[in-house]
Amino acid sequence: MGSGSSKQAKPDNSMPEPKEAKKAPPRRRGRAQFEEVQLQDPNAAPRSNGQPTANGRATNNGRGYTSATTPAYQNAYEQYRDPSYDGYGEQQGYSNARDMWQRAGNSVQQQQRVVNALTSHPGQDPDEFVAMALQLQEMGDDDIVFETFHHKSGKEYTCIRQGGRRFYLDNWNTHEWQAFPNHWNNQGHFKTDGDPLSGPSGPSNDDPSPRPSRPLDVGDVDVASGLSSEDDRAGMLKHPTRGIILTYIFEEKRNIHCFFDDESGMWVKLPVSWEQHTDFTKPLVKRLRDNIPSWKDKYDMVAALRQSNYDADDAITTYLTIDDTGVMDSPDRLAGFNTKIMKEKDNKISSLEEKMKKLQKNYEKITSHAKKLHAENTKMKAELEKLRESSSALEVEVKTANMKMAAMQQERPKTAKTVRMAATPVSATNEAPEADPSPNSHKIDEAPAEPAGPIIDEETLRKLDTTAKNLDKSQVTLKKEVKQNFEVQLLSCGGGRGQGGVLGVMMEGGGTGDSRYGEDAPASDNDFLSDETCRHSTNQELDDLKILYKKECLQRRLLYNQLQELRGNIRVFCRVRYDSRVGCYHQFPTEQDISCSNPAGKKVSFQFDRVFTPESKQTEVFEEALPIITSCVDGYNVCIMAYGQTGSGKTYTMMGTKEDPGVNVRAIRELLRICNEREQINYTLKVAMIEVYNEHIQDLLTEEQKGALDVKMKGKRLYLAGLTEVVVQEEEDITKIMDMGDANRSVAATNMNSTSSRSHLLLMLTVEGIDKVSKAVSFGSLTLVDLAGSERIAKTGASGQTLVEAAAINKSLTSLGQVFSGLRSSALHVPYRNSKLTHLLQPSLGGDAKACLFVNISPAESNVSESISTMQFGSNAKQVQLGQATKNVAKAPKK
Ligand SMILES: Nc1ncnc2c1ncn2[C@@H]1O[C@H](COP(=O)(O)OP(=O)(O)OP(=O)(O)O)[C@@H](O)[C@H]1O
Repeated sequence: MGSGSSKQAKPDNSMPEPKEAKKAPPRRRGRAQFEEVQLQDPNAAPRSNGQPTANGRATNNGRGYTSATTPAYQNAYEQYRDPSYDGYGEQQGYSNARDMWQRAGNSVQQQQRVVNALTSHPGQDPDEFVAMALQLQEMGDDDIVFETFHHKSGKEYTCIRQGGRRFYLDNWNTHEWQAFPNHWNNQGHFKTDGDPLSGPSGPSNDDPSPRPSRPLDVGDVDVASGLSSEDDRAGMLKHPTRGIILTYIFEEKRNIHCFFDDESGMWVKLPVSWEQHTDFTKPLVKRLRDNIPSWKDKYDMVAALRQSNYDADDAITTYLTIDDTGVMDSPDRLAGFNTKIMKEKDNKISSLEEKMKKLQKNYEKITSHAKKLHAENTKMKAELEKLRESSSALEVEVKTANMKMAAMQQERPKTAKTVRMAATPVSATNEAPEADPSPNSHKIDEAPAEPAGPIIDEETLRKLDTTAKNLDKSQVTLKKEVKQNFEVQLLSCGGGRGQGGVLGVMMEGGGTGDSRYGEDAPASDNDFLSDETCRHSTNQELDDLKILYKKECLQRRLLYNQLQELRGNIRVFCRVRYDSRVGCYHQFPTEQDISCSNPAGKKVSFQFDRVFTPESKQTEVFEEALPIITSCVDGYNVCIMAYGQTGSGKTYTMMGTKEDPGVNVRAIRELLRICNEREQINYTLKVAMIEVYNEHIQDLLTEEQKGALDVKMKGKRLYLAGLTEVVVQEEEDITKIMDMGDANRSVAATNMNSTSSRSHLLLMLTVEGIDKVSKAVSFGSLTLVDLAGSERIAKTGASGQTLVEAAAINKSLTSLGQVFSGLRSSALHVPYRNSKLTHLLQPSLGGDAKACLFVNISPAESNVSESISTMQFGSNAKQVQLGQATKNVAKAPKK
């Protein structure tokens, strides 16, 4: 604790006016000037003894000093920093209590005691409290002493002591004054309220009316200096309006600088604005200023000293400590004490700002890069989406292709070629024809519309055709060259066997195939090579030519077989009958297409291997069928059928007229010619003719009444027991056979065609060949079928016997359609035996046979429904995939 200065200090006229002076309440009397005084004359004024006088003025504790001021000074000089100021109770509504107490004749000091007591017990009703105190006061002569009893339990009781009696206010229970129990005296201690001289303890920080720990007396004060000689905390202050004021620093937990207020007769906490001028505080403030030049606020300094118990070092330390927190921050101070720190901070800030700039740049770069990436990402996503779509489309295509392939594989017959080419449906390209309710309709209605077999696309077929034709041409050219060469050779040799002799041998001798194509090499070419005159000069050239020729033939034959296989071993041709009476209702866009309008007016189109118009000649028709026909010579089972409604030209196509024969006669002729051509093989050509009428098989080449023939099995081959077979050796035989068959054929009249055949006519040819050298046996068959009319029963108006015939025809044709369906779907069971017709045709319609179907239609519009039905039948048959045809060739029996 700093010692109070005893030296005289000059008045500080430069001291600024207190801040709150401007805000002073109305009672303020103007601007006050402090003057620090040194009391010169201790007797100049009587000192109050601290006891209230009758007029309410307090003395200065009997030391001759008194305040000349009124309580109004407080309003003028109270500082906002002085927490102890409470307005002496007036502000808490205790003025009424003070007045009551004053009217009772109590002194100002006593009045203040009442107010203090009320302040200590804010829950009390002031009027009631004062009334109770007055009652007690009347009970005795002694002054009332207000006390607070602090019970060890922590409770506080307001007490009143008068004389030897003590009462306490039972705040906790009855809320009335009660006699103080004696045994409580040892359970707590008393604190006298409002009496600075009687309390066991001094003022506390919380007590708005601080009290000295012990009463001062005159002897305690150095009158000359105004301070106590024994206690340097005692001092004086000359107030501009109140004069000399006695001060004292009370020491409790913390020292409190108080002054003695004559008005109240109490020690009151000294306002900060006063305190800074006291001798005790002044040097401390100076010390703070010297140590901390930037600390210029004296009020802060005094406050800091108070908080530091008037220890300047503590105040400085406190200041510097607070400085770190910035509570007392100011630019000057910072400049003085914290320059280094500030510089460091500035440096830090600069460094951070630099970092911030760098980060900002990086951020901008990253943002820019991110934008680019985002744009690229968007682009990539779009591309990815496109790729996904493409991929999906491809997947769908692949699936579709796989499904098609699987379907094709399933429908492929067991014996079908492994290598297939791109399939193009050669079928009806439009919707199915109108429904046919007639039971005599022979459509293959169970069959699906899709193509089933290895159908070659038309482009490939055309190319192959072109190649074959070119080969034909080159062959013809070659033949000519050979012929010319030989002629030249013969001439140069001086003659020979004559023109054509060599060629005749070469071109006609021993070929096993179609003579048009010269399939085989000449069998007896040594004939001309034996000519001694020519041999020497031509031998080598002839050998070369022979090799070349054979090579050409072989190549052509291979190509032809390939073409045939690719085309399918069942070929379907459509032929429109010629009728001079009506025009042709159908259109022919190409050689393979035919179209017309159905009765509903809708256009329907069909596609076949070839379409023959009404103007087509018999030779053209035969030319198309010839390759299949001739293959029977090579050991194949071949079947040619004509299907169509009555009067559509079936018989004309198959049989024709004597002047212009059809396929049957031409086929026999051709086979006969081929058989005769091939001298290397001994062929036997046999012909049989039967009629299937009402499911009965009739032999037409005999006049015997054999009855119906039975179909029987002989090994794997069918045969008809008792069937008449006629060997054909020359063309005249053919005519005889046909005439006989015609004569025996049953013909029933119908409304539409009086000569219409009501039965199926089958011309069955067998070709058996034995190789002269190898003795190998080959067996081929050609079945030529003129089917009965397929027209509807209702339309023809059949009845009675004719109706029975029609039913039988319907049954057999329906069975034929079912056989085609079975073959098309590669069914495990093909219902050949559903009818006599199909049973007989089984060898020719099996998986390893070759077939050709003519669908004959009428040119007339009136027959268009029937024509469409017929074309649909043919279209379905076109989708049948017969297996790869196989030769019926057996090795020669061992001798
Ligand atoms: N392309 C044609 N050119 C000239 N005349 C033809 C042609 N096609 C058929 N004809 C004639 O039409 C008539 C009927 O023909 P065809 O007998 O061949 O019919 P169909 O279908 O066999 O009848 P059905 O089923 O009753 O036997 C015959 O007189 C025949 O000469």
